[in-house]
Amino acid sequence: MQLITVGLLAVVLVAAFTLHLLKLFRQMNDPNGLPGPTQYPYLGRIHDLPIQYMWLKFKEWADKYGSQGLYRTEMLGAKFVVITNEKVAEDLLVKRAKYNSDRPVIRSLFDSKSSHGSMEYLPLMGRNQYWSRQRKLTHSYITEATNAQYHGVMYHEAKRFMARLINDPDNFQFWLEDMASKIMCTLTWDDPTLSEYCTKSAWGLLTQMSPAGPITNVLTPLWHLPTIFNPWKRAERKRHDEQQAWWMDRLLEVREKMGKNEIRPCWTRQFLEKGKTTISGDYEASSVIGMLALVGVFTVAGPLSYWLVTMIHHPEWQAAVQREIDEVCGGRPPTLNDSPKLPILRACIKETMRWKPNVPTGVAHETEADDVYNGYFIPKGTRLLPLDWAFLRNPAKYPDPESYRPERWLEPGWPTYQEPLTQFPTIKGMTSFGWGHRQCLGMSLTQDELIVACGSLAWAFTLKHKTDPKTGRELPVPLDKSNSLLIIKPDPFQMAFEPRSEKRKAEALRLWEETDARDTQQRATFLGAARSGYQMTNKMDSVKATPAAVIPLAVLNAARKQEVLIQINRVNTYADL
Ligand code: HEM
Repeated sequence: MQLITVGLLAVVLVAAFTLHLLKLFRQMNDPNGLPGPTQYPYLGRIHDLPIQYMWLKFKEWADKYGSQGLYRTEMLGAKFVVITNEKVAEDLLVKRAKYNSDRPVIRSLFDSKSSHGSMEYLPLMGRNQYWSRQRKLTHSYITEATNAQYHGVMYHEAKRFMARLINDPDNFQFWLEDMASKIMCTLTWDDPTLSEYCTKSAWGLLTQMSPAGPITNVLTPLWHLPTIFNPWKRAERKRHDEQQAWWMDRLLEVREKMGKNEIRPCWTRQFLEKGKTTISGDYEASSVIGMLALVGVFTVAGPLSYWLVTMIHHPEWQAAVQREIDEVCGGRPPTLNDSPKLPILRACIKETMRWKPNVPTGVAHETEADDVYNGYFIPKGTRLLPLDWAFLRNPAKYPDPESYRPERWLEPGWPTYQEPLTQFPTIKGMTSFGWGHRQCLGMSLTQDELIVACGSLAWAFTLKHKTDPKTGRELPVPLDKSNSLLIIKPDPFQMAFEPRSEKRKAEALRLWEETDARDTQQRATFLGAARSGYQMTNKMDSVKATPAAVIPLAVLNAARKQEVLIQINRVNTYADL
C-alpha cells in the first residue's frame, strides 16, 4: 500500500472517530436533558470526582446544578442521577419503588447482586427472589428480637464498654466497635467471643464494596484482567471464601450445640428450629444470618464514634445530657424505659447523625425501566443516588445546617420540631436509613443501642480533649477527618474519658462485675441443665429434636461443609462476570 493511501486512511479514521466523539458529547450534554456537569465521552466526569470525600464534590455539583432536586452525571459509562432533595427522593424511590429498587453491580465482589444465585449479601442484592425472602426473614428476626426485649444484651455490653474505658481508655476506638460487634454476635450466635473476627470480617467487606476500596470499583475494566495478572480478584477470592466458610462454621456450631441442647436463644437457633422456610439451605441461611451480624457493626460504630467527637466539641450539650440523665435516672445509667423522659439525649443523638451522617453519599438504587420524571428522561439501568449529605444540609429544613444545634429538635419554631417530646425526636425514619423498599431494617436496633451506649457514656464520664503531657496543650480532635468508605468513621484520634466522680467510677466497675457474674452464672446453669438432660420449658428455650439430633453430627457436618465448598466454587466461577 502506498504511503499516501495509508495517510488518507488515517485521516478518514481520525475524522470518523472525532465525529463519533462529537456526537457522543452532544448526546451526553443534551440541553433538554437533566442538568449536570459537562460530560466527556467515555470518561463522564471520572477525572475530577475525588475518591476521598466524594460526597463533598457531589454536594458542590448539587449547589450548582441541582436546583430541581436532582442532576445527572456519568462515570466510565455508568449513568448516575444524584438526588439532592427529599421530595424528589420520595417521588423516585418511594412512589416509584416498584421499578427503582434494584441495586447496581459492585465490580469487586463476585456476583454482588446475586443475579447468578450466590445469595450472600442482602443489602447489595438486586431486586430478586433471594432479596425478597431474605429481607422478610431479616425483618421478622429483628422485630421478634425487639419484642423479646433483646435490650438485656445491650445493657450487658454497655457495662463492659464502661469498664473497659476505665481500665484502658486509650483503646477506646477498639472497645467501641467491639461493643457493637459483641451485641450482634450475641444476638446472632449467642457468642460474644466471636466479636473480634466479626468486626474484621465486616471491615473487609465494607472496604471491598466501597468506591474508595479496591481500584477495580472505579476502573472497572481492570477487574477483567486474567486472574494470573489480577491481584484484586485473587485477594477477593481469599476474602470471600474465608468469610463464607466462617459463616458456615457458625451455623454448624449452633446446630451441633442444639443437638446437645447447649445453645441459648439466638437468631441462628431460631432459624434451625423452624421447620418450614423459604431459605434454600444451609449456605443461604448462614449467609443471611452472617450478613445480619456484620451489618450491625460498621453501621452503629459510626454514629457512636461521632458522638464522642461531638460531645468534646460541645461541652454545653454534654452537660445538658448529663443533667437530664441525673435528674431522670437518679444516679443509675439510663435504660430504654427512661427514653421517653430523655428528649435531650435523643436530640443530641439525632443531631449527631444529621451533622455527621455516616453514609454521606447514600446507597444507590438502580432503575429497572425507562422513566420520565418532571419531563426528564431517565433510562433503565441508571443509578439513583440519594445524597444524604445534601438532604441533611438543606437550609430550609435545617437552618444553620453546618452547626450542631440539637435545639432544632427540642424547641417550637424550628422546622423540624415535633411533639410529643416523649416520642420525638426519634432517629427512626431519618433519610440516613434510605428509601422505599430498600429502607434500612436496623432503625430500631440502632436507636436502642445508641440510647443505651450514649446514655451510659454520659452517665459515667465527661468526654474531653486529651492533654499532651509534654506541651500541656490539648490534642486536637478533628471534625472533618474520616475515611471515605461507603460507611464512614472518623480517623483515629486521642481523647480522655474522665469519670464523673470516684463514686461513679466505682459504681461503673461494680455494675460490670455484677452483670458479668450473672451472665457467667446463667450460662453455667443453662449448660448444667442441658448436660443433666433437663429440658427447658419456657417458649424460647424449648429445643425440639432437630435433624441434627437424629443424624450423627459428624456425618451431617461433613455434608454441610461439602455444600459450602460447592457453593464457593460456583461463586468463583462468577469471577469473570
Ligand atoms: C446508623 C446506623 C445505620 C445506618 C445509617 C444505616 C443505613 C442504611 C442504608 C442507607 C441502607 C440502604 C437503604 C436504601 O438502599 O435505600 C441500609 C440498608 C440495610 N440496613 Fe441499615 N443502617 C444502619 C444500621 C443498621 C443495622 C444496625 C442493621 C441490622 C442489624 C441494618 C440492616 C440493614 C439491612 C439488612 C439493609 C438492607 C435492606 C435492603 O437492601 O433491602 N442497618 N441501611
